[in-house]
Amino acid sequence: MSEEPLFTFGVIADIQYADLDDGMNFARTRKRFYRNSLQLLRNARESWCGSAVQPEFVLQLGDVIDGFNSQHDASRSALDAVLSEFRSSSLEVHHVWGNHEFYNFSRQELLSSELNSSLHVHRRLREPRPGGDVYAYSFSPYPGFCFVVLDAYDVSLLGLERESEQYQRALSLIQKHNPHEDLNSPPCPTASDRFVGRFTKFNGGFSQEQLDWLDALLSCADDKQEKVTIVSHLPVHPDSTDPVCLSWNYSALLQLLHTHPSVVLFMAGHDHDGGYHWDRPSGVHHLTVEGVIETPPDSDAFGTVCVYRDRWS
Ligand SMILES: Nc1ncnc2c1ncn2[C@@H]1O[C@H](COP(=O)(O)OP(=O)(O)O)[C@@H](O)[C@H]1O
Repeated sequence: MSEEPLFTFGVIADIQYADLDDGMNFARTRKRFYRNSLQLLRNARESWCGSAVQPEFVLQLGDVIDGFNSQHDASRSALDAVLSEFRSSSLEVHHVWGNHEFYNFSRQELLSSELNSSLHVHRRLREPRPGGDVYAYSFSPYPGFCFVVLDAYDVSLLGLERESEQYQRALSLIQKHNPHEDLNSPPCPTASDRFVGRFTKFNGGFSQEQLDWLDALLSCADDKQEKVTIVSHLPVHPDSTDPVCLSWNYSALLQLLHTHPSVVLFMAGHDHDGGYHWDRPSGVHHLTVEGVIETPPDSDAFGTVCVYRDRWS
């Protein structure tokens, strides 16, 4: 097809860089290439920068460095290594926060760090933003198109002081569903909730405040007949991921997507195997992007999305 795209953007997920030898995932079914993930990021950056038309921006879908860094006192150096790679180009990067961000940094540290893209990307940021410590914002890279970065952990046990009210509220919620002492261990599916395995400490939920903000934002986008893409570290459609990776309150988010015709695409990371589902009733494409960390060194794991007026590829 000869028609030029309106714009393009890059996507990359679960880089989980650490200056460590290769290891395995928790279930010992997949190898993790901690050190080489930086090289795969470099390959992605070179491809984006070398393309005839540079992407307008890149979406980094969370877990940019691995939690193991904190045990080796290497959180800052690992983050510097990854951010230097991004910085060595003029690409505008939008960082999403995943569980591994919180294994390395507190929410307060993240809010004032370079991983808070809303502090650095002023050009096309939209107001209003949700209040408090919620890390969510929207931007418009091209007339008629809107992108929303969501905070998949603003209800969670991660990045908070145990004594805080937010932590205690999230603890009560997860304990209602997860009977295990180790809250990272997923509960078994039940007749009333096939996907109850999502109630683990490595997942989280969207606060009502964030959902209300998103609802208002999408109503506005519906009125303007915009096309909206939403990104979050955690997937929200059970058919686009291993259900153990779903957001705690994925159904509340899905309900919103069903009432707002402006939404065309929901992208997430977290499930390193990736996944895809087209939700026919809402028309929304749910894409879970494969993780860099479990991609062998002789391969690549990034995407370049070409956006046309009536489709994307
Ligand atoms: N089935 C499980 N039971 C107990 N702990 C788990 C389980 N799966 C993962 N974990 C723990 O949860 C944390 C996050 O797991 P990890 O596999 O690193 O997540 P991610 O998929 O985000 O890379 C790690 O501390 C890991 O040891």
